[in-house]
Amino acid sequence: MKITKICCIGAGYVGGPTMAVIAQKCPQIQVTVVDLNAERIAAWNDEDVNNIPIYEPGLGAIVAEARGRNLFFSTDVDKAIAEAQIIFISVNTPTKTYGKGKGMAADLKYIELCARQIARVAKDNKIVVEKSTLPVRTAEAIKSILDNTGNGVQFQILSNPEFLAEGTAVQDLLNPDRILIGGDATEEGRKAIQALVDVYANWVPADKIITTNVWSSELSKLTANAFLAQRISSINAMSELCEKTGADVNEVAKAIGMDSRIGSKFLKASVGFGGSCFQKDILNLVYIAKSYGLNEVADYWEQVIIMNDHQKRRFSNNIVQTLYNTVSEKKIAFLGWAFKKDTNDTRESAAIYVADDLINEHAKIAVYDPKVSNKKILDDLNYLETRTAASNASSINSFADPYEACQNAHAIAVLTEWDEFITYDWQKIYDSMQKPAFIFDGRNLLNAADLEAIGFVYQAVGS
Ligand SMILES: NC(=O)C1=CN([C@@H]2O[C@H](COP(=O)(O)OP(=O)(O)OC[C@H]3O[C@@H](n4cnc5c(N)ncnc54)[C@H](O)[C@@H]3O)[C@@H](O)[C@H]2O)C=CC1
Ligand SMILES: O=C(O)[C@H]1O[C@H](OP(=O)(O)OP(=O)(O)OC[C@H]2O[C@@H](n3ccc(=O)[nH]c3=O)[C@H](O)[C@@H]2O)[C@H](O)[C@@H](O)[C@@H]1O
Repeated sequence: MKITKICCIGAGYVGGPTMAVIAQKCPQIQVTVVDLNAERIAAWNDEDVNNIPIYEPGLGAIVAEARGRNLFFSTDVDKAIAEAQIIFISVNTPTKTYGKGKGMAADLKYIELCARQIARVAKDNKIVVEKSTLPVRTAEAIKSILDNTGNGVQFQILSNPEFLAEGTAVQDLLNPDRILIGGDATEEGRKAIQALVDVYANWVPADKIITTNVWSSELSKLTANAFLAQRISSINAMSELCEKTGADVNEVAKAIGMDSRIGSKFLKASVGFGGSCFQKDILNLVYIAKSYGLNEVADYWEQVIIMNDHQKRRFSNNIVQTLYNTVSEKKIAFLGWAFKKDTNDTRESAAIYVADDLINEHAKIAVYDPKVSNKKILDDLNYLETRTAASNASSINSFADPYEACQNAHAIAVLTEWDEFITYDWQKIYDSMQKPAFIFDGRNLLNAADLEAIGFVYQAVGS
């Protein structure tokens, strides 16, 4: 089957970059990304690619190259569905905030809406691709909705989870470790799989494109995120033991990471992992395991989240304790608010929870993040509903200049590992701060010896 038109529902952190790369690498295919959010689509269409809604290194150049040629962003969902041979569903699948499975299960209402819209609009056969991260066996539900339209249209459902990480999305998409495609073992299923394989084969080597059954593919995505998050919780658990014993977690990570069976990546101790997916996907995994009565399996994975919550809380407790058991009315400067460097995404960022804890202790927080706005910071805090919006607004403020954020502060907390923090004039910052001047480095980013030589009291995670 020759693919000439692709549609992607959802112009977010996954749909936008993924489709931009497909469009760049497959100029023969027309790629249309659609979303209900008109503001977001307008931003994707902004003449100045610096204003596209997602900050990812290298993304602006790819959008500039493909947009208007074979990459389009639109709010006309029906038209894009009707025209496309392949429809990617890349909408959000957040943790449910209501009803059965509240706080654990994935909320599939947006997925179901997409399925119903495709069922309503499609007039010819379609390949529907699950790009969103979904509970295992979701394809069954999608198929049931699509097959009950009664208009004779044939649908093939594929699972093609996305493994990109934010901040490195473009590189991850251009050089993926693997592309995973799950589909039915029927002849029609195999044809659909091949059609999608052929799209990726435009730039991904054949040996990196693997195909499985649908359930393995769906579950592999949750498994990958669970394993990655588990490594962080494992090293963070060791960081606490290091602090008690005089071991240094960076040295421990290096020593174990040189064992080729363990590997060196994802062993960086931190204030705790954030991001929209690790917590959501593990909670979903826990919920699925419980729903099959697999309580030991559920408990095992839930511990990854428990450890992560502990690590965030431990970080804020330590700040309070070190500042003589009170941060009331003290200015604490936050360097970084995003959940990791090189992204403007703040979802589930550890910074939000650390700020919330410190505001409970009546601290005044001054934030500097190169890519996050004051409005976003306030929205993130208000979302927790710990206190009124007015109270949050009077407790936290953001600055466009890091030196101003740190001026007169009692302490600095490093919450995101932005490279620029390393190059600051730390003597100048020290001179402007209250004494003793504390730094709590939640990312083990800065040079301890240099800062201590200036006069800072410096504390890292796990040493
Ligand atoms: N953010 C990431 O780095 C990764 C996310 N994922 C998964 O990809 C999925 C999407 O995640 P993000 O892109 O981060 O979410 P996002 O929230 O940035 O984007 C989702 C978009 O879908 C739109 N949408 C929702 N329902 C719609 C509908 N019925 N019709 C049209 N548009 C609709 C929303 O308006 C939103 O713009 C999730 O399942 C997530 O778990 C997977 C890998 C990486
Ligand atoms: O499904 C998803 O959404 C994605 O989730 C993660 O990607 P992402 O959350 O964008 O970023 P990561 O690099 O995994 O970082 C997640 C969090 O863990 C933290 N982290 C990461 C690595 C580490 O060693 N230590 C550590 O604390 C980061 O600072 C960040 O807060 C996975 O890495 C992607 O493969 C996956 O596609």
